[in-house]
Amino acid sequence: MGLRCGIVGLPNVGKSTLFNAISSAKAESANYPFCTIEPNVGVVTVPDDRLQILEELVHPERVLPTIIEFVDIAGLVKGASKGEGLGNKFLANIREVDAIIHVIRCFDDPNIVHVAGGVDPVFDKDVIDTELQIKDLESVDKKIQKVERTAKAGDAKAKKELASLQKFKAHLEDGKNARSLDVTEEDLEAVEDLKLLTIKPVIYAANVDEASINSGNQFVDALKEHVKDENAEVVVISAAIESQIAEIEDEEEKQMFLEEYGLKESGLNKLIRASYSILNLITYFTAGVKEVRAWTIQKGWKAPAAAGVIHSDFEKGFIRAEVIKLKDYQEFKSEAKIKEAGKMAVEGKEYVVQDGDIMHFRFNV
Ligand SMILES: Nc1ncnc2c1ncn2[C@@H]1O[C@H](COP(=O)(O)OP(=O)(O)OP(=O)(O)O)[C@@H](O)[C@H]1O
Ligand SMILES: [Mg+2]
Repeated sequence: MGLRCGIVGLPNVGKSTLFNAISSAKAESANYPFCTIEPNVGVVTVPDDRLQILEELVHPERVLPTIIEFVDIAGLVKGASKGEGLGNKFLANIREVDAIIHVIRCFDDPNIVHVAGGVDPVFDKDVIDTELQIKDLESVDKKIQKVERTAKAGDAKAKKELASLQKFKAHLEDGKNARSLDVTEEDLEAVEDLKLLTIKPVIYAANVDEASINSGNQFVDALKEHVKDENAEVVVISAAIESQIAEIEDEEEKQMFLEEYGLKESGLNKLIRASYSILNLITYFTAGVKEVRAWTIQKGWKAPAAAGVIHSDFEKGFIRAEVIKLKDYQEFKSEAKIKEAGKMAVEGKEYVVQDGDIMHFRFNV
């Protein structure tokens, strides 16, 4: 159910350093009921100040934040699409993620070997992109071959599908990522089953040295300029700083450490926020004495779909939702008082859940 982000990038750019920092941050989430996690998957809880506000108001037995999984996908080198390195296995790993975090080396250190000779973020990015595009092109070509037969036999639906597939093919052959193609609903449907790699939303994580974390550097500038038409997020982080942050357990100490660097929040938090934003995600809450809990949904989801994140029965048997706004909870302090003040809305199947809503679902199975 949780959101999954895959960390990709050329060798030696700082993926594992970042991943290890992320993984040790998971200590905070010790009371979360996790399923079994593979060694290259790190789980972190999504920080949300609103959970604390609710905790103080409701005094629940436990508080459960939402989680994000980060997957360390090593081994992407030039030629990966041809099975070079550990190519295919890792490409398969990328297929299963919701978003890609593309780590790009933006630090200069003569002691750390760069696979292609010098630090060149634009070149690096294009190497990875090309490998992913080649793989996507293979998937699209395979499907074209299948659909062509049916289309030639005169099937109207297949003809449309073929046109959509060819649009993607031309775009990929042009050296572009599928995500930048201007598409219709039909186009998207035609490639849905292919799980294209370059259609997934991407965050570029510009990995800088400690000294450049605030000022940036020429590498970050070059990268930003290069991707400016992609509508993608560039997050400046320093894996080196992140691994130090991860070692600090005390919250106050952590805050002091960040302040020393002039930072408002950790790079991990920046990545989490960026992931929510590119995936169009929002959070709603359930608040009871047993449990206060955050749930992740997509912006625009109606109440029954949002309820389905908790349990499929909630969606199937959905009757109505009682909705409280956080600011009303803060003002009136208890559910009874909120009701008295007429601030609890009763909403039906068409209600579009808003970020921060406190929901109570009525259902019938
Ligand atoms: N922001 C940074 N500033 C300075 N050095 C860094 C930074 N990030 C990572 N490094 C250093 O770069 C080296 C390579 O990092 P790391 O092992 O994390 O790369 P990787 O991308 O996981 O490589 P591989 O693909 O080979 O697994 C390490 O020595 C690490 O300490
Ligand atoms: Mg590594």
